[in-house]
Amino acid sequence: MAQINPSILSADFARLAQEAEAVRGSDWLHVDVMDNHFVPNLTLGIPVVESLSRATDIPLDCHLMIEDPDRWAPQYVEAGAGSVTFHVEAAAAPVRLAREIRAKGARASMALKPGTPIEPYEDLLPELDMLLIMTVEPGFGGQAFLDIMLPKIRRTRELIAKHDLELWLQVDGGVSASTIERCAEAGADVFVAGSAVYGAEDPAQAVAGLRSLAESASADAWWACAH
Ligand SMILES: O=C(CO)[C@@H](O)[C@H](O)COP(=O)(O)O
Ligand SMILES: [Fe+2]
Repeated sequence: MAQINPSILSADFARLAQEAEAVRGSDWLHVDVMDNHFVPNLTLGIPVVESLSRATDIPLDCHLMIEDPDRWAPQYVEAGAGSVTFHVEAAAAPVRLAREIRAKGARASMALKPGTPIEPYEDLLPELDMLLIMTVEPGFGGQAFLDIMLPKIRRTRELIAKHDLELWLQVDGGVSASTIERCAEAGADVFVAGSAVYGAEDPAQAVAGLRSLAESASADAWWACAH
């Protein structure tokens, strides 16, 4: 079952509660936290996540593009996030951090920038509930999808199958009606979409359209059949 997570980075930050309501029926709401150090952009932090988690029933999928996630990520669980993603490039102790996020009651997820390979992290996968493969350089919405990431998605799906893991594989960046099928065929099952959802006239309909494209593309894929 394909999951579509609208990214509020492309929403109106002054109307976040209504923007969450506009994508009712989504699996998760993707919240991009940027600190202007790990990435050259600044968005929102713990107080906004706390308020948003009270304002919507949709669980929050917090993508932390910040330095020192070892210190901050657990606080996002306390703020109400149902899933917390840290970047492996920024984490000092990724296994310890994943365990701490899980122990606090959220799903633990790790992200890889486009230039970061998956292979060195094969042994770490059982510690995670989700792996995020960035399909743009993190920092901004509305960028073009990097199709050179497709082999990495495929390779990661093979590793998930090899170890027989219940690990969600998320893609983030440039996901739209023209790219989502390739991601699904390659092995992704969780799709973040910012501009493709909030740039649409009817965001809820855009979510439904993306979900149906992803589901039909993955229906015959080897990895979905084997699962
Ligand atoms: O993490 C990020 C950007 O760094 C994303 O979550 C973007 O918000 C995705 O936006 P689109 O590429 O879908 O417009
Ligand atoms: Fe993101």
